[in-house]
Amino acid sequence: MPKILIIEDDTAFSQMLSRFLTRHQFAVTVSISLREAISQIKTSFFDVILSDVRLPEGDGVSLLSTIKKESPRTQIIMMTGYAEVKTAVKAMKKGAFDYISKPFTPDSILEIINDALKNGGIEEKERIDGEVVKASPSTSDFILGNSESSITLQNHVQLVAPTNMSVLLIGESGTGKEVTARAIHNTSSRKSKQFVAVDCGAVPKEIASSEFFGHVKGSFTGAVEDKIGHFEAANGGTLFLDEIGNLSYENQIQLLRALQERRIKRVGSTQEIHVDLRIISATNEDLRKAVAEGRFREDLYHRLNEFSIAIPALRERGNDLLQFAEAFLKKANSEIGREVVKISEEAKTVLLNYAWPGNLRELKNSIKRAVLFSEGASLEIEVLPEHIKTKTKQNTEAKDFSKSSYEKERILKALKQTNFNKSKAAELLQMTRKTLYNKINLYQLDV
Ligand SMILES: Nc1ncnc2c1ncn2[C@@H]1O[C@H](COP(=O)(O)OP(=O)(O)OP(=O)(O)O)[C@@H](O)[C@H]1O
Repeated sequence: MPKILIIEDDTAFSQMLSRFLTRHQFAVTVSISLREAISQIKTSFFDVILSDVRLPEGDGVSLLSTIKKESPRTQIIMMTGYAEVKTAVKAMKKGAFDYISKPFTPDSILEIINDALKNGGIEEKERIDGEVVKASPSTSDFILGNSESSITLQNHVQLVAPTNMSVLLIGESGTGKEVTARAIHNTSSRKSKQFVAVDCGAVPKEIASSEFFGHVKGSFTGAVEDKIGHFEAANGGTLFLDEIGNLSYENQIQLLRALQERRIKRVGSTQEIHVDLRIISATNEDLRKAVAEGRFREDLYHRLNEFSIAIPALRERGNDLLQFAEAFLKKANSEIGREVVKISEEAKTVLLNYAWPGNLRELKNSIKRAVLFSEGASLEIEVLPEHIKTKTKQNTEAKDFSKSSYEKERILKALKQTNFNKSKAAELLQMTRKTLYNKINLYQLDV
C-alpha cells in the first residue's frame, strides 16, 4: 500500500484529505508541523509527501532539500493557495514533482498522486497489496487523431480489442503505449474486470515470482502475510507488461510457463490456481534484435506477439499534434486553475517544427509548464521551453531518436550536464526517471 505523508497545519483539511486517501487505499500519516514532518521522514519511508507551502514554522519548500537527502525516491507534491504559484514554481525547480492549487477536486489530487507514484517507479493504479484496486477505465481523455498513422493505430486497436489475442505494443517512450493498452482493455469484453499494469523493469529479479504469482505467509523472510500476485489480480481481465524487454531471462521462463499452462502457484504453496487473462505487453526496443542476441526468449516473444501494433512517434502524427496540445492545455488549466484559452499561431508553428523525442509525454509536460508561466489568456511563444524553439526538426536532422546510438549519446550528455543527477537528467530528457533507469540498463551505461 503506497505511503503518503500529509504536512498540513489546517487540521480539519488534513483530516478530510487523510480520510479520503485512506478510502482510496493509501497508508496515510499526518504531520502538523515541519519539525514533526522531519522526524517522520527520518524514521519512515513515504512514497509521496503532500506538503502545504505555508506552514507556521516556515515555508514547505525549505523541506525539499531535507527530503531529497533523506529519501531521494520520495515524490513531493506542494499544496498551494492561488497566490502562491511563484513559490510552487520555485519548489518545482528545487525538485518537487508537481504542485496543486487549493481548493482541489478529489479526482485531481488522485491523478497527481498517481502520476507521482509512476514517476517514482511505483505502479500505483492497480497496486496489489493484499487487495486489488480496480483500474478506472479513463478513456474520456483519449484522443484519436486524424492523421494517417493515428487512423491506422485506431483501426488496429478496434480490430484486435474484441479478440483474446496477445498484443505487443512497440513504440518510443512517451508515445502512449500504456494508454493504448488501456484502450484495448476498455473496448474488450474484459472491460469490467481488472486492468493490471506492471513495469517489468521495476520488478527486482529476486522477488519477481512473488510479484507475479504471489506468496503465502512465511514462505520467505519478509513474507509476513499472504499476498496475491499480478496474475491473480488480473484474473478475468488484462495484464499489461510494460518494458517487457527488461525481464530477466530467468523470469522470462517463469512467465512463459505460466502463460502456457494458464495455471500458477503462489510462492510457498502447492495449490494450483487457474488464471484466465489477456496479455498486452509493450516495448521500446527491437525485441527481435534482443531475440537474435539471445537476451529474449524466442518462444516467449511469439507468445506475446500474436498481434503487434506500432505506436507512432508524435512527429509522425502530423497536425494531430495541435489536437493533443489543445487537449493538454485544457487539462493543464483545470489542474492548475488557469484559464489559458488558446495557443497563439506563432507558438503553434514552434510546436509543429519541433521533433518531440519524448513524444506525447514531453508535449504534455511542456504545455503544462507553459500554462504555468502564461500570464494572459493565450499561450505565447515566450513561455515555451527554449530548446523547443531552437531545436527544430530541420536542425535535429535525420537524427532519429529511436536510433539507439543517438539516444545513448543524448542520455550521456544530459547526465553529464546535470552532474549525473538522474532526476534532473530525466527532467532534461523529458522522460520519467523510470524510463531513464531502464535506458541506463539497456545501454549498460556505467553511471
Ligand atoms: N491518445 C492519447 N490521448 C491523450 N493522451 C495521451 C494519448 N496517448 C498518450 N497520452 C498521454 O501521453 C503520456 C504518455 O503516455 P503513456 O504513459 O501511455 O506512454 P508510454 O509509451 O507507455 O510511455 P513509456 O514508454 O515511457 O512507459 C501520458 O500522460 C498519456 O496520458
